[in-house]
Amino acid sequence: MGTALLYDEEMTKYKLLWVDAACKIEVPERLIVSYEALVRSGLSDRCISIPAREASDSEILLVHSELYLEAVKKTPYMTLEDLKEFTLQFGDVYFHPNIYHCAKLASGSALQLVDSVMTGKVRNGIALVRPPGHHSMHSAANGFCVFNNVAIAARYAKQKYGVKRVLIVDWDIHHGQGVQYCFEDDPSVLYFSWHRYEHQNFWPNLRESDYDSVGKESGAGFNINVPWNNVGMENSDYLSVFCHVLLPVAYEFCPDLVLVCAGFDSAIGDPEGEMCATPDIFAHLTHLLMNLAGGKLCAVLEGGYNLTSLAQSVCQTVQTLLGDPLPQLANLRGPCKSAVESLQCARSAHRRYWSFLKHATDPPMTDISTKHIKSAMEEEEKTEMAEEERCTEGKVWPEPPERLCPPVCSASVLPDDVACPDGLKRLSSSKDLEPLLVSKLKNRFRTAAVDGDGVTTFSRLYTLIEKLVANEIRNGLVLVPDVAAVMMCVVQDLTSDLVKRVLVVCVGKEKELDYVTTDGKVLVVQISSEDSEEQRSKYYIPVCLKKGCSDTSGFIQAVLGLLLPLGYEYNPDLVLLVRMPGSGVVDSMWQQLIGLLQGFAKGHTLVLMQVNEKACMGSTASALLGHPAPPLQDLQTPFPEDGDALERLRERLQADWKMLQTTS
Ligand SMILES: CC(O)(O)NCCCCNCCCN
Ligand SMILES: [Zn+2]
Repeated sequence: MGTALLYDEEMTKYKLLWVDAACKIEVPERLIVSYEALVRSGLSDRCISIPAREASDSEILLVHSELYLEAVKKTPYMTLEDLKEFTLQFGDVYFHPNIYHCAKLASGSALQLVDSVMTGKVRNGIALVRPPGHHSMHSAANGFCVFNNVAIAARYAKQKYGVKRVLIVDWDIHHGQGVQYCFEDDPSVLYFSWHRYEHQNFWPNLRESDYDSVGKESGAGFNINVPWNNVGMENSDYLSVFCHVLLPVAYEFCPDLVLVCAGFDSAIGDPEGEMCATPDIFAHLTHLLMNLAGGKLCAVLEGGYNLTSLAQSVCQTVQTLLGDPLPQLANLRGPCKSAVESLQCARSAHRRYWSFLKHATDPPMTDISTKHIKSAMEEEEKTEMAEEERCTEGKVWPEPPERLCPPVCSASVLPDDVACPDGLKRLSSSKDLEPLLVSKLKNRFRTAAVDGDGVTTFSRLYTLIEKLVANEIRNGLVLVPDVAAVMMCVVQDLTSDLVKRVLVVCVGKEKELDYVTTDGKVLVVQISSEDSEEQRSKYYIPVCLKKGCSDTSGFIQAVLGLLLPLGYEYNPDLVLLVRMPGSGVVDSMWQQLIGLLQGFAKGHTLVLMQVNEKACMGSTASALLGHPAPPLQDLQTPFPEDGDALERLRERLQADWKMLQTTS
């Protein structure tokens, strides 16, 4: 299934008609440059174009009052003076004779997107709209917003499609207070927002935007705010919050639909956000949400005021929605102190509501009252920072790298008597290995893995790895008689001169991996049921689950809170996913893991499985081909021992691996 793109140039036909410093950044060109960038890059042609439509009164009334709707209805007929007068009652927003029409198109576009996804016409999609929506409230326009497009879409999805749980992720740099007010007492809609806050010194300066607003009454726990109290946040900060706050809760919530308040003012160069995350971060943020809700994801444009970073960020988002390989994110060096504080506060505020956050530790007690009164030093520091940051217009960043689709998505190396799963391309051609390499393999392993037939397997395997590295193939599936033995060969002999860094993810354990690098060429993360007394180097990380890999709750927690952050920091060129025989890993978990690992190494994942497990080749192939993984249904509360062990592991490793930091 494809990706929907909604855009109608009618929504460019309103603008600010008077002088207002607060509103001058919200210009029609925002939509024009975004759409043109999609056209120029050929991405729009790869999307399924869905027409915009006007939201009806009843749809708008799902969120807004009749009083407000009737008032807005009058604006097309107002004189300039009346429009100015009418605008005065609201904050940081402006009206125009055509904005009512455009606001109905913006909300209607979001509803068209929901229809396309919920009816299975498309897998996911994006609506490029203006005016934005997430600040508008029951009876008020605010922050350039007139109708709350995403809030209306959430209510519409529940009403029309009986959607039980909706996740709204708001990565715009402003707090979508309109969305928070709409759903704060509603446990069926989980609202997550990060936003520039600076201890309530940034617009909209609301006390209720802080991390302690967790929702009300039955909605307690279903509102997550992560305030950024400094500017200059980077890719590491954003990914840390996804891995340690949003994703554990999102997986536990298990939504039927994901809506994204896709504001791109959180990107570098934006005058509002003054952050430093690069446009390619949105490729990863989108990817990390795409295995939820069976891939049903609707992104709706909110903010974004630097026309260059906005266009690039939109393209990065759409390319991921289309399933293209992800760009590698370089030098992620962990969250800054302020970000760690924010994510720790958010985690501890929600510890009581989410079993996946149960082991979150409390932030060091600072007297909350003094939080708002900054020390002179901090003020001084901020001014310096602000000084340096103020030149956001002067900010430069590299154009995101090309994300080329290899000609072959998934290849397989299988014993001749095993049928190739649908969609995979069997690799049979292979050049003979260097005699030196063959003898190395032979004298290293006398097991069946390397008899006459084995050498064929190895030469095919070597060829496959060469093609992965050359980006001729995206990923691969290999079936061998002896997984453990072949893994050693791959790690020691077949990759050494082909790749710089290999991330080995071992699911299950058969025996001690007697191969541990110290030079960092290989990072092994082994998830199994047994603890290993093994001396642990920085590059061999055993994760012990009380009930082993069959315990999906423990498994997904280890993946989200440990494997993902490690993988981002390590930034491998190849991922070797090894399924040890008898691991007991659940199929949906296995597919989720393959899906999430696609975020690394431009999607170059090599799955190594034992021939006697060929029954799960079908689901493995499906995940490798980019089909969304099935949701992890009714996750049990993780075992306390596992939660504790994971927390201890993070604490012990965070000195070496900064992305594991969750406590200041
Ligand atoms: C959709 C949105 O979240 O991007 N709206 C942002 C509104 C910002 C209002 N304040 C502007 C002050 C100008 N420096
Ligand atoms: Zn914004």
